[in-house]
Amino acid sequence: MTFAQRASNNDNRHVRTTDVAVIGAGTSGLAAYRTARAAGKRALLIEQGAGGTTCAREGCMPSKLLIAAADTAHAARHSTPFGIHIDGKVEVDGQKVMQRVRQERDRFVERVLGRAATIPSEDRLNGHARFIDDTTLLVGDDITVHANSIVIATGSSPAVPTSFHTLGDRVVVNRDVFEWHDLPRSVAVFGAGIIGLELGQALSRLGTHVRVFGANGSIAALTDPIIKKAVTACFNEEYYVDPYANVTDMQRDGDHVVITFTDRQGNETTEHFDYVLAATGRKPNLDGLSLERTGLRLDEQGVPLFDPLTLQCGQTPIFIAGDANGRLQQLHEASFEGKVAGENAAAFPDVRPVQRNSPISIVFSDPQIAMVGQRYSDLTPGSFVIGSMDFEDQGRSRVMLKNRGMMHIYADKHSGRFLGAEWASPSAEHIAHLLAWCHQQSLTIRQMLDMPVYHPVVEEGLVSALQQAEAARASE
Ligand SMILES: Cc1cc2nc3c(=O)[nH]c(=O)nc-3n(C[C@H](O)[C@H](O)[C@H](O)COP(=O)(O)OP(=O)(O)OC[C@H]3O[C@@H](n4cnc5c(N)ncnc54)[C@H](O)[C@@H]3O)c2cc1C
Ligand SMILES: NC(=O)c1ccc[n+]([C@@H]2O[C@H](COP(=O)([O-])OP(=O)(O)OC[C@H]3O[C@@H](n4cnc5c(N)ncnc54)[C@H](O)[C@@H]3O)[C@@H](O)[C@H]2O)c1
Repeated sequence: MTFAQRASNNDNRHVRTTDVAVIGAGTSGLAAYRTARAAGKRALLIEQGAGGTTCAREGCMPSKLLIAAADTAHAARHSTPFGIHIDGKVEVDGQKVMQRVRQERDRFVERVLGRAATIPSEDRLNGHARFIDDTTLLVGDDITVHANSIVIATGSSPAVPTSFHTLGDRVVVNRDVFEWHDLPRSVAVFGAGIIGLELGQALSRLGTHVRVFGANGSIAALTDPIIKKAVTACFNEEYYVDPYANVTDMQRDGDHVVITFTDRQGNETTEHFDYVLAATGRKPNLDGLSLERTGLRLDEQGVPLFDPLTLQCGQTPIFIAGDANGRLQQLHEASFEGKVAGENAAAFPDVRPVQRNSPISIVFSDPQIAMVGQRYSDLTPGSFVIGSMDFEDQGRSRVMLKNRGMMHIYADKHSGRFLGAEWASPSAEHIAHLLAWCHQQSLTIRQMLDMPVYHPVVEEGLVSALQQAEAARASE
């Protein structure tokens, strides 16, 4: 049952009064609603679509399903060095691949909707919400909601460059990919960011011809120039990724897009692609909220100014959480911020700051890419040392033939405190958690080295990087 089917719009109560109104029943909005209710307040959850969350419908989960199929094909094609010969050709059945992606995706969505179905129907409204003033919303055409406080949890949408609009239905975004019934022959991916690399590599491993065109040298949101270079080289051993792409022309030609670009070797090249995948960033869903009717102060992108420790927008009774505030577009942050916004909206005007968790970011490519704590670009030059590790010769990584990647660990030169890390390596999703937990505990490199590490594991590569950082500090 979708959100709309369980909503209470059919009542003839055209004016509703509540303590907390939450706009958006995604991860963040659901957390905000539940926290406000747990605080003993009345709450209304307003959703304009079918619900089910971006994560489950068109984000985290379907992308990981596609990647899982792609990695299976890749492993089957690369078994020979282990002495394992697959009798016959490895065939990718595109229809079956996409069928599983859609089926499992639908299962995840159903589970989310099932949990949301436990919310009483009188606490739900279906329709597009917009502000009348700081404490009043109009939902759809005729329902007015008066609330003591309001949480904006409206998520984000792909930011597709306007120049792509002339390409019509040949331009796709993440949600379109997960609706495909077969794999295309070729896709030009624009954006060497997180979505571009995850989906680009997955499609390439599934047999689609892929070129990734990035901009301004940006790759996977990394900021350390040495790690960026290593990652670019690593991906280009497998498929084409140009973080400095020079695309000179892009035209629609029947069911194709013809792209002219200067390739990484400097040759002018023209190629036909079935689709252009716009993976060029995401912007908060704030258009259509009539924010101009509120007392909110907006930044130059039109996003309300807010306090990341309370999620409150200025001194207003309005809070903004999850992708909608454009700060950290990650599931765990959306959930955490929803909870904080719900708590503070329920307690308004007694708003309290929280301690934020250490930053952590993981790209589910192969090798995986991760960032923890402070980024290289945030650090003051001369104030820190770097411990580095090349995974080429890392024992366990070689055993698995996954010995690709490079890590940089940053430590404060004077205190030895672990500041952050950027890297690509096997098992980065697990190492990232170890590092984020150490960062949150404000541990020093010495304290981290005093903890147990088993043998043989990829984490021994992390130990080498930590030892190097400690040696670099000693020699300063
Ligand atoms: C392809 C892809 C892969 C991703 N992979 C990962 C990953 O692996 N790990 C990770 O941590 N993050 C990942 N993310 C990011 C993650 O999905 C988001 O950060 C998270 O889902 C945001 O949750 P949210 O609650 O802020 O927004 P949403 O879940 O988008 O919820 C917003 C809701 O608000 C509703 N809404 C909007 N405007 C209105 C309005 N005016 N009135 C009523 N309702 C409205 C929308 O319909 C929607 O249901 C991925 C994202 C994408 C696109
Ligand atoms: N594993 C994960 O946690 C995960 C996975 C997918 C998405 N997400 C979230 O979704 C958000 C959006 O992902 P995304 O990859 O779209 O954004 P992103 O900001 O990571 O990358 C966008 C990239 O597009 C490039 N770009 C912009 N305009 C361009 C153009 N015209 N031509 C070529 N390149 C262009 C930018 O330089 C940037 O590198 C991310 O911020 C991330 O937090 C997370």
